[in-house]
Amino acid sequence: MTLNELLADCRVPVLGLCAYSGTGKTTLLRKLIPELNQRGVRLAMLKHAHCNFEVDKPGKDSYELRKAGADQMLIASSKRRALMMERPVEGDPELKELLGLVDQSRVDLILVEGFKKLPLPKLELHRAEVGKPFVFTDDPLIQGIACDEATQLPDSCTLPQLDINDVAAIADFVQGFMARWQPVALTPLGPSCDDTERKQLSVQQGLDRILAMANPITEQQAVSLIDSLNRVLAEETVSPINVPQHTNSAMDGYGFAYDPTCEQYRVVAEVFAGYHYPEPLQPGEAVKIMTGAPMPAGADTVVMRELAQQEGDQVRFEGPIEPGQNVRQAGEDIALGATALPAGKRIGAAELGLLASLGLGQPKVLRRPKVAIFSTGDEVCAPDQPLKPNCIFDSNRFTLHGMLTKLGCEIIDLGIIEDNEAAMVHALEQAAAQADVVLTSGGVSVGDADFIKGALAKLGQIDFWKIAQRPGRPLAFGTLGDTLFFGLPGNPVAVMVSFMQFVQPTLRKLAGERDWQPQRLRAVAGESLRSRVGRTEFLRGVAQLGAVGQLQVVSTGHQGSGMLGSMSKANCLIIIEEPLAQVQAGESVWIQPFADLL
Ligand SMILES: Nc1nc2c(c(=O)[nH]1)N[C@H]1C(S)=C(S)[C@@H](COP(=O)(O)OP(=O)(O)OC[C@H]3O[C@@H](n4cnc5c(N)ncnc54)[C@H](O)[C@@H]3O)O[C@H]1N2
Ligand code: MOO
Repeated sequence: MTLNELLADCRVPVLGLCAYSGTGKTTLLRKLIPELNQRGVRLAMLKHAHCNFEVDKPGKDSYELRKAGADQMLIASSKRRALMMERPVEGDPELKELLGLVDQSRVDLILVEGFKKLPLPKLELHRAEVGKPFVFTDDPLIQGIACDEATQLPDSCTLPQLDINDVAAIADFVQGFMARWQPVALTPLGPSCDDTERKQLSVQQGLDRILAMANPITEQQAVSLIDSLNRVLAEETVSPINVPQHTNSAMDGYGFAYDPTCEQYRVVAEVFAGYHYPEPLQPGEAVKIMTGAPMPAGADTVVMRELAQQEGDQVRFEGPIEPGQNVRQAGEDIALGATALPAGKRIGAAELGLLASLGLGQPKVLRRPKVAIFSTGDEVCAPDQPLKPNCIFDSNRFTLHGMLTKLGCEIIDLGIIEDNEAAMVHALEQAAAQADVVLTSGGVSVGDADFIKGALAKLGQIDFWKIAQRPGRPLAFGTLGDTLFFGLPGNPVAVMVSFMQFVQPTLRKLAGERDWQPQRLRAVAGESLRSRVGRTEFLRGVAQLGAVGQLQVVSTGHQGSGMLGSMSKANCLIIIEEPLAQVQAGESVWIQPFADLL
C-alpha cells in the first residue's frame, strides 16, 4: 500500500513515531501530548499492541459480557466511551481501517505509534545508549530525528534534528508538520453515469483537471533588475562571485592573528571598507579595522572597539576572545558557483536585493501570462457611467484586475460585452487570439447564460461544472484553441473565491512558478462555523493572534455571495472541508490568508 492509499481518507495530518523500545517514547508522549493540548492541538493516538492486550479487567461486567460472546462491547458514561471489538486478523491489523475508526472531526492530528514499517510520515526517536541502528537511513518518509546528545548522526543526514528532551521544540516540529500537511488529493472520478449527469466535482478534482491543462510558459525575456520585480526567474541563478567577496570584519575594531599568549598587539595600520592593507600581518601585529573592510592576510580574529584600549600604537583587549570571532568569511553567504536562486522563483524584494548583490543587472525572466477579461450582462454598467434603472455597477472586472495585477499578469481588458451571441463570439475570438487565459464573469449558471454558452460552444471545448463548494458552485472551464477559458460565476464573492481556488494556481503554474501552492494555515475557530457535509465552504474570516500566541479566526458575519464588503473586512478564507458539517468554537480549521492577492 502506498502512502497516498493509506492516508486517502484522512482529513487531518497523521504522524508516526518510530523508536526502538527503551528510547523513552511513552515518557516523551506523556509530556508532548499536554504541551500540544495547551497549544490548542487536539489529537488522537493510535498504538500497536501485542495480540492479547486487555483494556478491561476480569470481573468487570464489560469484560465478562465480551468474554461471553458479544462481538462488540460498547461501554459508555457521561464522560467517556470505549468500544471493544474482537477482530482477529493474520499478522498486524490494517492501519487504514484503524484510521477510519478515529473520529477525525474531533481532532487536528493523529499520532501513530508502532507501525514502524508502514509508509507514513514519521518522527524518529533515537538514544545512543539503546544501541540500535537508525531508521531514517532506510526510510525516506522520516521527517525529522529527535535524539540525545550522545547520538552521532552521519554527516549525510539532512533531516531536522531535535533534542529528544526538548518537548517544546518537538511540539514546534509537530505543529510545523501540521502546517505543511495537505490532504491527499482525491483521484479524479471516472466517467460514472452519476457524475457526467451532475458534473459535480470536488474542489480538488476541479483543480486537478484544470492544472492538467496548464502548460508553463517557456519564452524568456531579459529585463532590467528593477523591472524584474514580481516576475518569475527563467533559469537558475548561479552566483558569479563570492558573497561577501572578501573575508572581512563584522565589527569596527581591531583585526589580528589570534594568539592566546599575546597580551597586547602593535597597531600597524587602519583599514577602511573599500580599501585593504597590502602586507601580511606579522605575529603580534593588529590593524584598526572598520565593519566590511577586508581582513589583511594572516589576520583571523576581530575584537570590537568597545572592548579595546589603545595607547599609542599598542592595543589591549578586555574579556575572553574566541579565535575567528567577528569575521565574515568570503562566500559564507553565497559561494562562487553556488545556486543563489532556483529557476521558477518569483522575484520579490529579497530576491531583487539578492540579484543586485551578485551584480546581475539583467535577469532572465519568463514572459508574463496574458489574461483577457470581460464582464457580461445587460444589467452591468461601467462604474464611470451613470447607473441605468435596474442595473448594477460592474465590480467583477475590477476585482479581477486587482488580483491579476498582484499575480504579475498582463491584462487585456475588453470591458463589458452586451448580451447577444454575435458580440460574445467576437469578444471571445479577440480575447483568445491575444491571451493565454480568458476570464469572464457571469452567465455560467442555468438562467440567462444562453449567449455565452452558445458562443463558447461555437468556438471551443468548454465544460460547465458544478463544484461542491460555496460560494462559487457553477464554473465553466475549457479551451478556445490554445487558450484556457474560465467562466467564473457572476456573484462578486463567488468570482473572488473561484479565482483564488482555481485561477490563481493555474496562472502561477503557467507563469513558470515551481512553488505555486496557496499558503494554508491552521487556526482555532473563535466561534462555531456551519457548513454542509459534501461541499467545501469558503467563509470570509478575520484571523489574528489570540491571547496565548495562537492564530484564531472568526467569520466576518453574514456570508451572502454578492456581499463584497465581507471580502473587504476579511483577511483570509476559512476552509471547512467536504466531510464536515460544522466546526465548533475551539476546534481548529484551515485558513487561506489573502496576503498574496488582496
Ligand atoms: N436555478 C439556479 N439558479 C442559480 C444557481 C443554480 O445552480 N441554479 N446557482 C446560483 C449561484 S451559486 C450563482 S454563483 C449564480 C451564478 O450565476 P451566473 O454565473 O449565471 O451569473 P449571473 O446570473 O449572470 O449573475 C449572478 C449575479 O452576479 C451579478 N453580476 C454579474 N456580473 C457582475 C459584474 N460584472 N459585477 C458585479 N456583479 C455582477 C448579477 O447581477 C447577479 O446578481 O447563479 C445562482 N443561480
Ligand atoms: O455559490 Mo454562488 O457561487 O452562491 O455565489
